Amino acid sequence: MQTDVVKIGTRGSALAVAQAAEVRARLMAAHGLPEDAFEIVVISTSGDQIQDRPLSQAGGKGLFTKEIEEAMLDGRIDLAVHSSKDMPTVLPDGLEISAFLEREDVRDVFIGRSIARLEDLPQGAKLGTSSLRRQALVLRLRPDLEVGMFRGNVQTRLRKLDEGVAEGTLLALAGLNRLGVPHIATEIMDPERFPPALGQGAICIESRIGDARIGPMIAAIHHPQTGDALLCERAFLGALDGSCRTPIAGLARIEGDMLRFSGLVLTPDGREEHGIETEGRVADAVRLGAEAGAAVREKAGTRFFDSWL
Ligand SMILES: NCc1[nH]cc(CCC(=O)O)c1CC(=O)O
Repeated sequence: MQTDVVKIGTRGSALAVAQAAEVRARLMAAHGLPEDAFEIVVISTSGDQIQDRPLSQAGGKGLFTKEIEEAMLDGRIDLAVHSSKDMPTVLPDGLEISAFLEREDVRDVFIGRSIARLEDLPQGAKLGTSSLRRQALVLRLRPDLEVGMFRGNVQTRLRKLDEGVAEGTLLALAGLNRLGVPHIATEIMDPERFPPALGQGAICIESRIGDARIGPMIAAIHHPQTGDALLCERAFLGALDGSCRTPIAGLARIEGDMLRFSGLVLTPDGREEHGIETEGRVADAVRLGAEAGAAVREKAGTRFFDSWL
């Protein structure tokens, strides 16, 4: 019956569509359903439409989720597939993150046009990125580089690199893996030296709270360990207000029933930073993340968060 088709909402970038297809494949496998039990519905978001300025100036994270969430609340789609790192910490009433898929590689990579390693770029070379976190982390290692805005989806950024707009760029390895092009990375960044975005590498599924048909269907593909790590990371982000205007990095790792978290906030020029390391039980993931966020906030002081806003 047509009305039974499960509608999966996603943004239209190649990466977003690949992620939606992965969720569909997992749901098919988990429930023995055919492909046509699902329909992938592409929704254009304001974040996709704004290409001329950094998203941090255009309103931040919700830009990639707003139209998709409206479609879900209207019943035009039944679930939405997102990159966790693009998700705001506060969701609209009636919606929840109902599952995380097992996390992919969390690391960033450098893609050099003719030079493989970030540290080998010549003095003052141009690097393209639109991520404040990557900008700050790059300038922290190489204050001489000229970091310029590099917007657009992964393909657009790679084209700009080809055209010589910059000598290099940074992207998430998880995205390259999902697009089938991990080999274009010329250097894999060590997460200790170049920590990822909170949530990087983890696909999440958002759905309507209390949806009796979709809820249990999604629960079957939830990866609990990723979920616990993300609870901690999102609590950290929430405690710091999670706005795109502050460069924030961090990662929760789980071994057995223990969780280790490290987090970092920086100024956009990479000159000032405040970090935190903590560990505890997985069952306390949210508290660990929230306390780490409060501790960093305390260390950095309000001046740090206000100085460039
Ligand atoms: N902001 C765009 C975005 N959101 C998620 C990913 C990569 C995939 C992931 O982290 O799961 C990317 C591209 C990138 O940063 O290279």
